[in-house]
Parts: sequence; structure tokens; C-alpha cells
Amino acid sequence: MWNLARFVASRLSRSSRCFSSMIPRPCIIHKRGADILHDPWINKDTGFPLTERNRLGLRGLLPPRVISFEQQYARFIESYRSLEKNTQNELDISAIALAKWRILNRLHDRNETLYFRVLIDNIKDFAPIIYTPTVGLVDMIVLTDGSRILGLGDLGVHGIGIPIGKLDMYVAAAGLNPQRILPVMLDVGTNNLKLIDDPLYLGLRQPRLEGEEYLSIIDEFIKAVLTRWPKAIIQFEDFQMKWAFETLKRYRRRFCMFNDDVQGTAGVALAGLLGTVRAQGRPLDHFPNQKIVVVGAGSAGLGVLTMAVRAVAKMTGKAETASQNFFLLDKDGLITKERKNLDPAAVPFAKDPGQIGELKDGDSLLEVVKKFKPDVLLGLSGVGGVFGEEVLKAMRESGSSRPAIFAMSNPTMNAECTATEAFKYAGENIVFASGSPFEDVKLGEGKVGYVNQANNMYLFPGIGLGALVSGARFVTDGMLQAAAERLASYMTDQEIQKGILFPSVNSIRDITAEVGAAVV
Ligand SMILES: NC(=O)C1=CN([C@@H]2O[C@H](COP(=O)(O)OP(=O)(O)OC[C@H]3O[C@@H](n4cnc5c(N)ncnc54)[C@H](O)[C@@H]3O)[C@@H](O)[C@H]2O)C=CC1
Ligand SMILES: CC(=O)C(=O)O
Ligand SMILES: [Mg+2]
Repeated sequence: MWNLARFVASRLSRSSRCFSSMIPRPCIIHKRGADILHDPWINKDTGFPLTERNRLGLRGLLPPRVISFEQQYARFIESYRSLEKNTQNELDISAIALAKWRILNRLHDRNETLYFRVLIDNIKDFAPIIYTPTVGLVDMIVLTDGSRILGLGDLGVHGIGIPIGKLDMYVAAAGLNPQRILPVMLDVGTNNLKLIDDPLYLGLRQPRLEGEEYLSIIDEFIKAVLTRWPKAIIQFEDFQMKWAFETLKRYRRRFCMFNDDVQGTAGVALAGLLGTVRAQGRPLDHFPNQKIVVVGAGSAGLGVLTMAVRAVAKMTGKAETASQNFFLLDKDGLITKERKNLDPAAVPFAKDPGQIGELKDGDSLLEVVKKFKPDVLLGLSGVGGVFGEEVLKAMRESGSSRPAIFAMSNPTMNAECTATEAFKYAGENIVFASGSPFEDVKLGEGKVGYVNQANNMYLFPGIGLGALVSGARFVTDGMLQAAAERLASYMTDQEIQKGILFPSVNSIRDITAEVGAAVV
């Protein structure tokens, strides 16, 4: 009787024989030389006989000895077993698994025939390495589409430096294993015309995908990533505002992800705002009385406002009036409900024209500062120098007992003002923080104007670490709140009095551990 299982098995054993005797596959190869050695599908490495080496232009590209398939096989297994032997006392089992995964993967990249032969013959040993659980060993993915890199705008594929840098911070600050992180740049085109016109640009020279087409790519990527690494946490980074908010809404209840620019920045800014209240010598419940101007109504600015207004509502128990002391400006000035084409995300923070006295929609930052007399000026505009001399002098006149200037835009040249300008024009009494580092400012007579770095690096590694350690399925508002509160309480009163609102970057590992624990 014909037996399907036996038939399939016989085909399998025939193909195994085909592997072991290296019968050439029935295909026509147009490649020559190094191109053959770089193609794992056809490469035989040192297994090419001399006749083939001559015919395919491989002479000089390989060591002179011809090594049989069986010898190549034995050599690989020997090096694999020696790795096992050398690591037998090693306690970190994951590190060993990853080392094994790497040498198998290197073979896969080089010589597929040999790779599958050793895999088939040693499937019991190798399955846990090339498949689950080892392939599950990616903890943290930072994903960007390059559409808003720092304050530099659409950098297309050149944005890859950001996921790499953020993940370096995960290794340095959160102690993640550098072999278990994955930076990703999804190339969906670019709207940067300079890049599209540049023949040397490495990415897709086409306009960015939009709408459903864009979302379907992100969906597909997420699905693939979570199939392969179901426990990985995905940090969305430097997406332009519309996609930052849309993807956050779309995914935050589906898997463990967060948007660093919206949520990480918010927690850091909130910690700075609470620190300002303490620096004024006031109890924290004075926070709802602080008058705060946020400059920049993008993903970061709106993220900060959302969290700060929520904190006020929690303190006062009055959600309806919680945003009354916050004013929001964008590139067109003060945002009120009269603004045409107002982004829906900014609507909750748009002022009612009847409640802002002489101010009106579109008023400049200088007018707003002069008339509203804020305690805090917080910049997330991405535009260098927006806090000019007059604006800073108006802050000095604001009547606040200790005005705060947060020039949070990055990189340095995009900071709303420099530290020196802030202390010079807004007064020596201010508290100052910037997104990128500046040197402390010498104020004369031995006095120092302290420069804080208000950067989401104080939170995102701890948020990721806490989510990872706890095995959280989602990153909730409660986890983010706990992270911000821990950072806010990290500094002593003495430090805060000096104007030091954030710890030194030197203690980032300790802070990250504390924040991570709070998140757990
Ligand atoms: N320190 C930190 O941890 C972080 C800093 N950032 C920085 O914040 C900046 C903005 O980021 P996103 O909000 O994502 O950008 P975005 O492009 O979404 O928003 C920028 C906003 O600034 C406004 N704006 C532009 N020119 C202005 C002007 N002259 N006056 C007032 N407002 C103006 C725009 O209208 C827009 O509302 C970037 O430079 C980024 O590097 C972002 C996240 C974290
Ligand atoms: C710090 C950061 O995430 C940014 O500037 O976008
Ligand atoms: Mg960012």
C-alpha cells in the first residue's frame, strides 16, 4: 500500500544524501568570484573543487586547500562543541545560548547547505538555539520611521542613529544585555526633498507613505516582531506628531509599548515642574497654582501638558479647571479655541478667549509672558533661540519667586536658549534645565548657575526595565506616573534649593534602578 509518510520520508532521505554529497543544485548561476562566496545559497567555502574555482573565478579568494563537505561539517561541530566546553562553568545561560546562536547564524549567512545539514543532524541540540527560547531573547526594540529626529526634522534612514543611541542608554543605564536589543528604522520614504534629490541617499527616494498604507506597514512590522519576540518591549521614538499619537492610541492596549517622546518626556518634565515648586520653597500641593507656558504643541509639548494637567486634577480633584494655569503656543503663537485647523490633540489645551484677559489667539510668546507672568517657561518647539533676550527679561519681571526656564529642545543648537543667556537675562535666581547638556554657568563671586539636563533619558530606561522585569503586558498610565514621581522625589531638599532638580548623569544606573522598581 502506498504510504504518504514513507514517501515523504524517502524524499527527505534523498535530499539528505543530496546535501551530504554536495550534488550541485539544478540551477544556472550567473555570479562569479566574491559574489559567489557572499551568496550562502550557492557558497561551498573551502569545499569548491579546483575545477570549479578556476571556472568561477575563485582562485586567490579561498585558501588553497580543498576541504570536503564532511571535513567542513566536522570542523564546524568541533568549534561548536569547544564553545560548549569553554562555557560549561559559565552561569549566564542566556549569554551562552546567544553565543551558540551567533555561530550558527554566521554559518547560515555563509553556507546554507552546511548549515541545514548540521541543523538536521543535530536538531535536538540546535532547535532551542535557533528557535524558541533563544530567538525570544530580544528584550527591547527601539523603533523609528525617521520622520522627526530630535529637532532636526525628517532625516529618513539617517535617523537610525537615534534607536541605536537610545538602546546604548538601555545597556549603560538599565544594564540590558547588548545582544538582546534591536534598533529598527522602518523606511517608508522621506518628505525631505534634499534627501530625495540626493543620488547618494541610501533610503527610499520617494515621499513617505501615508494613511492606511503607512499603518499597514507598521501593523505588519509589529506582527512580525511579536511573532518572533513575543516578550519584547517596543519603544516608539521620534515619529512625527500625527503618527506618534495615532500609533500610541492604536497599540498601547495591544502590547507592551510606549512612546518615549510623548510619555517619557512628560514624566521628566513633570519631575522638573514639581522640583521647581520645591525650589521656590513651597509644598508640592502648590503645584496647581503654578503658571506655566508651554512653547511647542507637538508630540512632546502635548505629552507634557497631558501629564501635568492630570497631576493637577489629581491634586485638586477638579478635572474641569485643571488646565487653567497652562498656556500653550505653537509656531503661530498662543493657541485659543478660535484657532482655525487646530490639531484635535491640542484642543483640550486651547484657551477660551473669554478667560485670557487682553490676550488673544496668535499672540506672541513675548506678549504672553508679559501679560500672563508665568512661573515656568517650558520649550519643546525644536527651534533654537525662541527664548530671546526680551522674553527672558520678561520672565525676570514675571513676579515669580523663582522663575524656571526649561529649554528642552534638542540637539544643542535647537535649544530655546543657552544656559548663559537664561541666567544673564532671566536672573541668577532662576532654575534652568535643557534637553542637551550645557556647562554650569559661573555667576561671579563663586556663585554657580546650575544647569540641569531635562531629558527623557532619566526615565525611558527605567520604564523599559520595569516593564521587562515585571513581565507587564502593557505600559499603563500608573506605571508612567510612578516613574515620574520617583524621579521627582530623587533629589534632596538641599540640592533642590541650589537649583539642582535632576541628578547627575553619572548616577543614571541608580536612578534607572529606582525608576524601574517604581514601575514594577
Ligand atoms: N528633552 C527631551 O527629553 C525631549 C526633547 N524633545 C525635543 O522637543 C522638540 C519638539 O519635539 P516634538 O514635539 O516631537 O516636535 P513636533 O514637530 O511634533 O512639534 C514642534 C512644535 O513646536 C511648534 N513650533 C515650531 N516653531 C515654533 C516657534 N517659533 N514658536 C513656538 N512654537 C513653535 C510647532 O508648531 C509644533 O507645535 C524637538 O527638538 C525634540 O528634540 C522631544 C522629546 C524629548
Ligand atoms: C530626547 C528625545 O527623545 C528627543 O529629543 O527626541
Ligand atoms: Mg525622541
